[in-house]
Amino acid sequence: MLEAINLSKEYNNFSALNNLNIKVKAGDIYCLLGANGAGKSTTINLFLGFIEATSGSVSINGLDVSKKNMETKKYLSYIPENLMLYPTLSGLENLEYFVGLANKKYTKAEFINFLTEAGLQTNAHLKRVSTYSKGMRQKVGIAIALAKHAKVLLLDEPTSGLDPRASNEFSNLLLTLQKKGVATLMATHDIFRAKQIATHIGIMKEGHLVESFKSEDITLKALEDLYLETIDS
Ligand SMILES: Nc1ncnc2c1ncn2[C@@H]1O[C@H](COP(=O)(O)OP(=O)(O)OP(=O)(O)O)[C@@H](O)[C@H]1O
Repeated sequence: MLEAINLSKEYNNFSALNNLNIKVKAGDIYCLLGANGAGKSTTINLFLGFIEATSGSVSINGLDVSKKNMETKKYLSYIPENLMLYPTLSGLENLEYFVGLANKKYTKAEFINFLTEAGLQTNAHLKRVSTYSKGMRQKVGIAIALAKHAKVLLLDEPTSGLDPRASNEFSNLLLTLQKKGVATLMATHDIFRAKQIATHIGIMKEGHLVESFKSEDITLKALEDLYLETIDS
């Protein structure tokens, strides 16, 4: 579903990402941990085709992002820390607009069902997004992923700034998408959430993926210790 092979990114001889190899399959939730500047966002941005790789390749659903950038967009949804939605439109209108860009057609009732499935309260569907909390905006992002039938979800610190309840709700929504076979790659600083929902965890440092393992193979305490050991070494 999502694959990076020998992927590197340099900025004027500075190595932001060095020879990354990673595979995220359908139903996997892969969490990338690492200190500020470790290369997590660079990785996500390369999958999104926002930036060009210096070397190596990145593919989504078997399609090389550098060659089929537009086509890969059909399969993916992206939720950053601050999801860009139109503030003067309602959640429902934003959903209709962004899903329309993906050429998917639904009735109003179906769009409303996606918002409901994403956990957005009914009384908020028709309100302007400018009145939404961050957690509510993230739910619109999940509704877009549901309606697009996204196969791949790219997340860059999506729970940063969410209160514990909203963060927990968001995690549960990711598990719902996982059950539908979505492959998720998430950059996060939240070790607890990573351990809670990830199938796989990677720890990055200075552009290198220095640790990669299955979440079930490590306890939260051991993960915390390994994380600190890794970034301090
Ligand atoms: N456009 C750019 N030009 C120069 N250097 C860049 C550019 N974008 C990123 N970098 C550098 O690449 C490195 C990796 O940055 P990246 O944003 O991927 O880190 P990150 O792990 O996502 O960090 P954070 O947790 O702070 O979001 C950093 O040293 C950063 O300063």
